[in-house]
Amino acid sequence: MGRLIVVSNRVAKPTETKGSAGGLAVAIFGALKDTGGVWFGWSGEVVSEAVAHAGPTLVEEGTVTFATVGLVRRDYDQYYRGFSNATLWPVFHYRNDLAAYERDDYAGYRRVNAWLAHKLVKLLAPDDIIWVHDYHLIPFADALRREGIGNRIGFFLHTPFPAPQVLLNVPPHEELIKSLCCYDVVGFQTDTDRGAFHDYLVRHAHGTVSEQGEIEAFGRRLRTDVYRIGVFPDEIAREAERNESRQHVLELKQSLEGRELVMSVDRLDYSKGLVERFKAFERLLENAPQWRGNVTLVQIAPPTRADVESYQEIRHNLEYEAGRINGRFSGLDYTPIRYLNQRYARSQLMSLFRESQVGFVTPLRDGMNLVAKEYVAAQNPEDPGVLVLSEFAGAAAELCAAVLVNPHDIAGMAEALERALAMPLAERRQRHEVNMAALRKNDLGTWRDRFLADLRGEPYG
Ligand SMILES: O=P(O)(O)OC[C@H]1O[C@H](O[C@H]2O[C@H](CO)[C@@H](O)[C@H](O)[C@H]2O)[C@H](O)[C@@H](O)[C@@H]1O
Ligand SMILES: O=c1ccn([C@@H]2O[C@H](COP(=O)(O)OP(=O)(O)O)[C@@H](O)[C@H]2O)c(=O)[nH]1
Repeated sequence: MGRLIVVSNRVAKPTETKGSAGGLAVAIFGALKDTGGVWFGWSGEVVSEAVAHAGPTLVEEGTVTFATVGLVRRDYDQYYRGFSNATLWPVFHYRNDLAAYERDDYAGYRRVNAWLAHKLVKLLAPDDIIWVHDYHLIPFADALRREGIGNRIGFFLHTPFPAPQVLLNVPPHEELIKSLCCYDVVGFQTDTDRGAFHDYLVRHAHGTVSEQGEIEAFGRRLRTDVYRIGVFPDEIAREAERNESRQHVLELKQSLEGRELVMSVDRLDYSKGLVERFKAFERLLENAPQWRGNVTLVQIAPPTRADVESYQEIRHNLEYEAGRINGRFSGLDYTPIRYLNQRYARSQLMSLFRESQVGFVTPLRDGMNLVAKEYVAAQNPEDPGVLVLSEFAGAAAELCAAVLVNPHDIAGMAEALERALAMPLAERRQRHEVNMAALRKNDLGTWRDRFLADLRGEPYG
């Protein structure tokens, strides 16, 4: 069997593939180890021309090579900050109002894809299979094909794929989707995303799609399927239990003085619905006075993509809302919203989830939302908390025993919180059991192995 080559904009550090590190890195590293392979992408650093051109930097970990390159300032601005995160990210999350398009940024996006592909070519062998991740790298297979690479290449989109009418707002949509058709397998998080891609091909590209997802478009044949990304639920459960009495949990518990805890964790991104969520929590305190002084929302929100303008705005709005709501409902010994602008280790988060009565996960749009899955997995099955989840998170297709909400309906979310906080133990247990079964049925290993079997053209299982 040929080696596996994983390509993503962010590459896990070798240290992140061990123990309690992020599940995605652990799962991908596991697959890389099985066949030997390479994990290739951006180092996360902006560097000088000389350093960028000298790359990639190679770090060996057994049979796996981590190969990373730095980006020069102009490439970072046009490829990452510009076309990826100021055009594609908002449009793919149905926020055309926040999308900006610059022709030069798109040229930079294609140029960096071509440059990265050229760097990878030197590391490839003829029987390698190549698995590319996410919207930063849509033209990557096209660029490899132009370098004469005929290997099997697959693509997995972690974000939503927008309905064609929304996608048409990206001026070079046709060229972009034509490039996407250079892959052999294209994977999506949900049926809706896959359906939107098929719709685009049929309505706007004279493509044909068979019932099995075999596609002919732009003179290429490829296949699509839905591969819902998961977690390893039993590992998370063990980790959350193991850390139950660690210092950070005890400190939080003590500071709550018996109050109920609602937990939310998101990158500080406008797609996560944070402002609407704060307003829903305010509405709960407004409508249900018995909860004033008796429930605390802890929102962990590490900053992300802080040099993109729309991210500066969301941060500003959120700070305003937190201050306003806290000013309205705080007491001398009570602050309703604890808003923490910093990153916590994943292992710490899992034990905080276990300590809370409600997980409040309400993105306006989200490819999957792993936090929702982690929240369920981290619960004590004897006394589980309740997940309140947006119907627009990919995770809602599987976690059907969560309390589902529309994140635009502030009153509806406040009612859902009230219901979750008052939910009897028997109902909480039953919902938890159903959600846990869904997580076990489709864990992170299943996501990975199904995709790789399809890419290799082998039967799964
Ligand atoms: O690399 P950054 O710009 O700092 O952003 C972090 C990642 O955000 C996005 O995550 C997505 O993938 C998750 C796993 O499949 C999914 O649950 C979530 O819904 C997505 O938003 C982005 O797609 C990644 O490429 C970024 O690395
Ligand atoms: O302070 C933080 C915030 C988030 N996460 C992790 O980052 C991932 C976020 O993934 P998700 O799919 O929820 O959203 P994304 O940020 O990828 O859009 C989850 O594994 C979280 O546990 C973390 O380790 N520390």
